[in-house]
Amino acid sequence: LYKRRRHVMIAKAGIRGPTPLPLFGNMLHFVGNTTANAYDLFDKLTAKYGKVVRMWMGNHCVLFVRDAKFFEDIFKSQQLITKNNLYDLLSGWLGQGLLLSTGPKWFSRRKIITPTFHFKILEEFVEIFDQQSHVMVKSLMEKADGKTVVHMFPKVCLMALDIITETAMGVKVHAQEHPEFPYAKAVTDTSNIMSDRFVKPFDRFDGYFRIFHNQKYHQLQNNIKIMHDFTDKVINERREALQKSIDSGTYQAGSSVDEMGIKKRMAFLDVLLQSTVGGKPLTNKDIREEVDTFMFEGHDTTTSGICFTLYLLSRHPDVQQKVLEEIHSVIGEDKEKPVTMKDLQELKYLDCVIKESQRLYPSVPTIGRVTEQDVVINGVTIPANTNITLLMYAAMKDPDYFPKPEEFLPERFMNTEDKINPFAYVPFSAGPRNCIGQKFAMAEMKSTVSKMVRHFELLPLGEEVKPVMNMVLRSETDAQLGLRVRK
Ligand code: HEM
Repeated sequence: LYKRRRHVMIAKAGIRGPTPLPLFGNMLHFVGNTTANAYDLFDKLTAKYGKVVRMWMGNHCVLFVRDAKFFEDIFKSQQLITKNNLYDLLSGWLGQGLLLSTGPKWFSRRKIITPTFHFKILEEFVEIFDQQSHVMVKSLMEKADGKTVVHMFPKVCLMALDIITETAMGVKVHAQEHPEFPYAKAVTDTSNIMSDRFVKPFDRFDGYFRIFHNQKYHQLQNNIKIMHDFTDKVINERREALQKSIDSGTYQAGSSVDEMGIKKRMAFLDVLLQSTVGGKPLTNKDIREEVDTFMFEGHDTTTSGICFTLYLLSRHPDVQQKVLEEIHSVIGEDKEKPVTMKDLQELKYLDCVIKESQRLYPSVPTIGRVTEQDVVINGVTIPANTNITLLMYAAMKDPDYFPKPEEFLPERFMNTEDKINPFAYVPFSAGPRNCIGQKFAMAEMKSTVSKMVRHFELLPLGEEVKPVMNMVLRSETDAQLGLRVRK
């Protein structure tokens, strides 16, 4: 009866989809499909049924949406903030951190975490972006002969991991020099296992995964333990240091000092240690959930963004040349000069390049919500307990909003921001549940991409990218390009 009610309401709303079979619904549509060709499947469904398509996965009603008008109501809503069950995969690692939590818990966490991303704190991280991208550039020199095909994802991933560990926890793990370091390996391994499970619907069920991939299941549990133990250890150490500075009278709210009372750069973790909810400090578990969430959200996403941008630049030498000219005019021709936040802000064309790259290859291609009660979206009533998958990658190629949608045209973002519909261009989502790390991510991507362009000419070598619609966008063929050292 309950299913029937939802069926009738969706039909009344004028939302259509393929005819469901008893019991299975439309699940058979997904058999034989991978996330690599999911794009084609959704394109075909849209051509037939429109920008909002209804599917039944057994008893679950799922709407696949690529309509910016629909997006607007979802993103603006204070009610539609609960994530759907696809995110459950992450809960063993991230607990109920900001990404996964909902209701009052999410609201209070969001309130205390927002100041963590204050401009003043981000400004101090630019030095870390610069140092770690320098390590990557040095390690790429031996491949920069103009002939070798370089696969960028593994290199960039370790660099992004070094950056996020130092900014989130204030510790260096030297993942680029020592990728086998247990914590670094556990993070990269876990991200890979999660991506793999995301692609295979049956593997998403814990019971199934445990029986049919027992070794991987144990590897995952072991990784989670390594990551939790490491985060706990760092939290304890930094809490002790904070207590010592309070005891010795050197403590100043909003700053971090070492044993000698010397002011240090604040890591996200330090800010969280000093935060309180209702007058009470956050527990170690609360802090761990948030730090682990930054670790997950803050390295795979930027890796993807940096890799696809470098790839696009290698295939568009005219755009690359403009980026180089802008770098020379803002930072100068000395390749070793460290960049500042002010420099990064002045790299306006590079900003457009990264925005356009996120439009074509969004690091987070889809997001999911579930309705907890009947809600009106875009003038129609959607019943409670409906899963909504927002196909952001598709909406950002909608010709109604983006002329010549398949072309890489950074200029579309030049001085035209007010003309681009903010609910059609949503790589960082929008509204109350948008990406809290957006400014951090843009600064990291600009710093790294500009560093690469200053040192290397990026060449169109190797295979083309084949995007895979994982939780975070990847490419079946990696991001391949060639490098030539600039004189
Ligand atoms: C290119 C880089 C990035 C992109 C495209 C991106 C995109 C997104 C998107 C689309 C969401 C919404 C997810 C959803 O509703 O399911 C999100 C949420 C979030 N992001 Fe990012 N992100 C990026 C980098 C980062 C970084 C560097 C951090 C942290 C250092 C971060 C932290 C978060 C957190 C904590 C949330 C959850 C916010 C909440 O629910 O209140 N992200 N991000």
